[in-house]
Amino acid sequence: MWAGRTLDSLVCVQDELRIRNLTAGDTDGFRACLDVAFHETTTDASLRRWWQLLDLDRTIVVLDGDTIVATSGAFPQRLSVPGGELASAGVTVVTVLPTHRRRGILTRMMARLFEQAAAAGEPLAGLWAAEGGIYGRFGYGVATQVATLELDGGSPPPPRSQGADFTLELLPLDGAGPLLDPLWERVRAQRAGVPARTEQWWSGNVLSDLEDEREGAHETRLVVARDAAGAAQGYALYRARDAEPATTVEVLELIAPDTEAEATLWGYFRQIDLVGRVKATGRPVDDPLKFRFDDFEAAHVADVNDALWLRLLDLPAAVAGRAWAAPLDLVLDVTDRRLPANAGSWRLEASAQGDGRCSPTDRAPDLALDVAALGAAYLGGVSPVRLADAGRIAELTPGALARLDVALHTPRAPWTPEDF
Ligand SMILES: CC(=O)SCCNC(=O)CCNC(=O)[C@H](O)C(C)(C)COP(=O)(O)OP(=O)(O)OC[C@H]1O[C@@H](n2cnc3c(N)ncnc32)[C@H](O)[C@@H]1OP(=O)(O)O
Repeated sequence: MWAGRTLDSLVCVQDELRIRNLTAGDTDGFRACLDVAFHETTTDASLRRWWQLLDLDRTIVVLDGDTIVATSGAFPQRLSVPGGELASAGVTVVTVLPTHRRRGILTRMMARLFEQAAAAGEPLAGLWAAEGGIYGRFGYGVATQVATLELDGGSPPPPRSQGADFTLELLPLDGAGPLLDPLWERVRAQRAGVPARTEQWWSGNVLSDLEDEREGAHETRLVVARDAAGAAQGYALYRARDAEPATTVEVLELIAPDTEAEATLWGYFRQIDLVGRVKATGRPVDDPLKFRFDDFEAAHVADVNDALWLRLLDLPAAVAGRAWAAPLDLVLDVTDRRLPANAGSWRLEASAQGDGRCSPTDRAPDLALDVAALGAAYLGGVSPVRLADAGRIAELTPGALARLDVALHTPRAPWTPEDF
């Protein structure tokens, strides 16, 4: 049972636990905590990479005596939302040592994280969960999913790439961030759920290609599609992996806001010699690739996985921060056990121009739901009708669900192409 509840100390009747920000001297304890909790062996290079990415002011450790027994952190992110972007706490490196599990340490760290996010003016928090059972209780809902697509190599390119006037160029990873970032930004404008990347994120993470993080594959290659004027219109990062009877190519990232450039890049992967299979992970769930082929089985969805778990920390700011697809006037009865400021009856209004706002009301509710269901639906990737069918939303006024569904809709599915 917790006896002390200040920000800088956590006191339990059996142990004395302290919580504080990560410091430069914590490398060994931090690494040990990650290695034990995730059953891994972090190499020096990998630790250095993580360390450079982490914001020390947003990373906390919990100590039992001098031993770090828990860690958690947040990257200050700009997350694309329908019609724009919002500040979001990108929650990461959450660990509690097995010796200290189920004593409420994660619960306390999450409360601290919410406080820090509020202080930073972040209306959203997002994360990739290690296990599906952890984060629903903290108000997170699965807002995006990603697909793994597979296609045979050594075959003709997709028909739609014929006639496209693009050239392909293999470039070194080093220093490529400034060339690739504008393409990433254009995709962020097309799809919600994509965090912006800093120069540090490009060079120190996406393009770092540490050998001990390739899991036995060969080095990462970068191929860029340029239009007739020489402007980059798409790129792909990929690795070859030895396999029998022929090499597998793993497409780590294929980003092409221009559809013809995208077709050209897929054509590249279909036509590389000595390749048996092309496997693209982290694709949008509505990837157009399948529809490029007359043979609908030429590309198939091998897997679909949960990606971004989203938490609305500040309901009015989240409602005002996205564009709405249709006019709306509904009352939501929201449950939020962790952040009471979000709880209660809210009038949700959206104009024909797409502006949204939400204000407390005493009008009778049309829909009742937990904040986790709102997080799942917020980016437009999970229909409120589906959530209601799963018992996550109660429709109190007939037709309210369908109206909310239309107003949340986005033309393309939201997408979170990378794990953080
Ligand atoms: C964004 C990321 O970094 S995801 C990575 C998450 N980390 C890991 O999976 C590493 C291995 N696991 C761990 O480090 C820990 O077990 C954690 C972080 C998952 C949980 O930490 P704990 O301090 O044990 O959690 P805490 O005691 O606060 O539990 C809070 C509640 O969540 C529940 N809970 C905690 N972990 C899980 C889980 N994996 N599955 C289901 N329920 C869980 C607890 O039972 C408890 O429920 P209650 O409130 O009804 O009693």
